[in-house]
Amino acid sequence: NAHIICRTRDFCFVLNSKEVRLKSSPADLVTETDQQVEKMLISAIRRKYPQHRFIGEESVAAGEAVELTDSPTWIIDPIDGTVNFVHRFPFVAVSIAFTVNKQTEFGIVYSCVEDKLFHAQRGRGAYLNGKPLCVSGQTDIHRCVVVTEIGAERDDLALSTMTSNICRLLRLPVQGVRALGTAAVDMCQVATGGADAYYHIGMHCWDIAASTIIVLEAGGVVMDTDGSEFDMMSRKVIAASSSAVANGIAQVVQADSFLGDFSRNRA
Ligand SMILES: O=P([O-])([O-])O[C@@H]1[C@H](O)[C@H](O)[C@@H](O)[C@H](O)[C@H]1O
Ligand SMILES: [Mg+2]
Ligand SMILES: [Mg+2]
Repeated sequence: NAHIICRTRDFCFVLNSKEVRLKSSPADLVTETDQQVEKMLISAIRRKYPQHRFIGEESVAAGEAVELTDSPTWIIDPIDGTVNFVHRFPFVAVSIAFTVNKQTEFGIVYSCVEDKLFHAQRGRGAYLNGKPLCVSGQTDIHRCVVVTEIGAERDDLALSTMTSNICRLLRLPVQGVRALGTAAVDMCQVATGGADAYYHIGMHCWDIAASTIIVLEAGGVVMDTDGSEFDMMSRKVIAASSSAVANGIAQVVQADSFLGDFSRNRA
């Protein structure tokens, strides 16, 4: 049983995971806690804002459509890093973003074990536990620490795409490649300046919606892995401390073969 106690100044709760089930692959896990946290968040928000829409990871896994419209929409990942949660690897987050007209208005990432609350509101900066965040400003790709994710896919094409992208970056060379096991917290490292860039192919909108605005408000840039404009639903992202670094990663990382059958965001 996974079991994590989360404490903040205001509340303390125990995350218990009694049952672990597989979703799309042997490394894509869900627990009762993922489902309960999502239900709790959606019902609390719905009570206050009955007209609002939701895109929640576990609701989508249960069959709901992934549809981002112009209506006010909450994008929720109840536990980002479920594999970490199950194994007690101490990086686990709750990620919540709010969009209107498909534009993100604010994002919150709570890294539970670290008790770090990241948040950003459009035009109002990004904060970690109330203190302003700023990206590193690094412009030289060779001096970068780059964060990425191994992902949950275990088929040959996905694995060779993922490993060859990491090899190409290491050959540049970059100074380090890291993976914490939660896309939301990974991406927040760019906002803190602790990492200079993050890229991911195959994640979903709920993994990165909140951390995208946190990086942008911390002065970072966000783009597609092919260098084009970022689209939250495309399942590809580069977040970086500068355009120079983001473009440097876009030149190296390849997604096409892998994303052939990915289409758009779906569970
Ligand atoms: O399933 P989940 O734990 O919410 O989210 C996963 C985490 O962000 C992981 O770091 C990433 O590699 C996977 O692609 C995501 O699916
Ligand atoms: Mg996730
Ligand atoms: Mg999740």
